[in-house]
Amino acid sequence: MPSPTTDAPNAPESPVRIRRALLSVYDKDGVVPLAKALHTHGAELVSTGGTAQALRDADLPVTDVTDVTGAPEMLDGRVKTLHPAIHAGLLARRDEASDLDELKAQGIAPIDLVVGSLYPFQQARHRSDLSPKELLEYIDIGGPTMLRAAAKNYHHVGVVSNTDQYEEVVQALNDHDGALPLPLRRTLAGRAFAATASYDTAIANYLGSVDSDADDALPSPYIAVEGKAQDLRYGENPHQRAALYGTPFSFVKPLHGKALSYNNMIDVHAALALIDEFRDDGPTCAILKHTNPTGVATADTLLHAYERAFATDTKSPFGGIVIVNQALDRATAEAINSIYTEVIIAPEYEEGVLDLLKEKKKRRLLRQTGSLREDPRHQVRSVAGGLLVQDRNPVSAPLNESRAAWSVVTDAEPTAAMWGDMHFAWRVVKHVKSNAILYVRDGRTLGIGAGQMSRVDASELAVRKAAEEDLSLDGAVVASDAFFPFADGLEAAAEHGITGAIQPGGSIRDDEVIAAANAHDIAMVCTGTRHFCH
Ligand SMILES: NC(=O)c1ncn([C@@H]2O[C@H](COP(=O)(O)O)[C@@H](O)[C@H]2O)c1NC=O
Repeated sequence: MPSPTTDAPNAPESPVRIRRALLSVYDKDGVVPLAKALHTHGAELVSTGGTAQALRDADLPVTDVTDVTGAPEMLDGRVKTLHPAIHAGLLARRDEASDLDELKAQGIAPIDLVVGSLYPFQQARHRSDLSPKELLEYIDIGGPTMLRAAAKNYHHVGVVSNTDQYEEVVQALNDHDGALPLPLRRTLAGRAFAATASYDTAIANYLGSVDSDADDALPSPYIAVEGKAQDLRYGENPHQRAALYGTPFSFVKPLHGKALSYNNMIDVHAALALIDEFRDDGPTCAILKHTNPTGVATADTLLHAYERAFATDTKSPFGGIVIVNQALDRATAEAINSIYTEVIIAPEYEEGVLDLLKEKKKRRLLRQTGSLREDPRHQVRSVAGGLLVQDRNPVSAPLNESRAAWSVVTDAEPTAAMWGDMHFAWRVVKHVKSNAILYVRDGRTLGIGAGQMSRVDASELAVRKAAEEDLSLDGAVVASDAFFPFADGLEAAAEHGITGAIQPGGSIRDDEVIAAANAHDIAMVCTGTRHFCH
């Protein structure tokens, strides 16, 4: 390996004329027009079996790769382009006399452009009709090798790694009299390496997942190459650049309004995660602002659920996000429409509802098309110098299963209604930024204390917000995302008439907290699971 230099010496800055192009594509869509453009500009076309056939069918003259290599395609296509006649032709530096001499001595002609599309391993991976052995045959070896060779030698060679680049390349050939300019070659080279990196990641993740067990489920190293879904206008603030990667639109389909912003995407994710908890419940509505719920309720109708969720906090929902767990009907839509709601998400919209909601031009209307329950990806966040990767906090179990895992730690037992409220509160509090305290009665939130640095402050905030809305906490249950470190938090809640509490437990002062609950005849359940949300 030569010592590193910042750039190749005597790199040709001028466009590279394409005299000879190697086309070897799995996806034959659009390859004929590209090949025609190359042919028109005088390039010789070299191709592997299926691609050569497609070009011949379009009456284009083609040289078979086997005529270039002097060897047959072998091992059921495992070896086709893997040959010095191809790779020396791609990798020779046209400004190094010794490279050109070697080519001449071996009778090898340079190749100026590679057009490739790889065997579709990513799609094949999800096919249940393929055995692991059959799936191996979808791992393309020759294709990535070709793309990487051409990309490395971008000073002299062009590389096209996806059908969506054809138009741009044809345009450049037309504009430069059959040549490709250096900036485009460099861009295409970067895309080719991105394509092979993403391809290899899919293979590595597949092979890594075959034998992974619960103790070793996170791969080392963690590789997640996601394609760009779209550029965003800006990030968290207008001076920050941002883009969206991955497949977010397999979970929500935009139906109306401006493109989702960076902050919208974060809020949408929080809303999807919350409503997932209520997928199997009756009509449920959650209103969120800056990822925190301002109110959540389940009721006999969606309208009542919305009204009860809104009543928790009638100040904050303006410009917020509303998500529902069933088809959005007209009455509920009219109620939502009576204030400015920026984002609305529903699995379906009843007839006429979309027209009504579309009257507000800037509003974003989304259809929920997938559940986060089905997303196998880990949760990833960036930190200084790296990434934090964790399992998602799973969706809560139904009440009967949850009850079996939870313990009643007080003399008082929860009533059936309290069990329902505790289960409801526990599913909401895990989606409230820590420290989180939540009051619930009859399947609706009454007061939410979110994102406080002290649990006592969170508690006081929840109480204050309920009081501001004239909502009594009498007979409510309180939920805390982490244990009560002291009895004071619970005692303060008891003063407002709560009859139940749900929390993880596990404080060294649990005895004091339980004693306080017993003193106030509060039924307390410890879940053994903490739900910090940072
Ligand atoms: N083995 C090789 O030398 C080789 N060279 C190119 N390929 C792939 O063969 C495909 C094209 O084959 P065909 O033109 O026969 O349809 C492309 O997806 C290309 O990436 C190869 N196949 C697999 O590795």
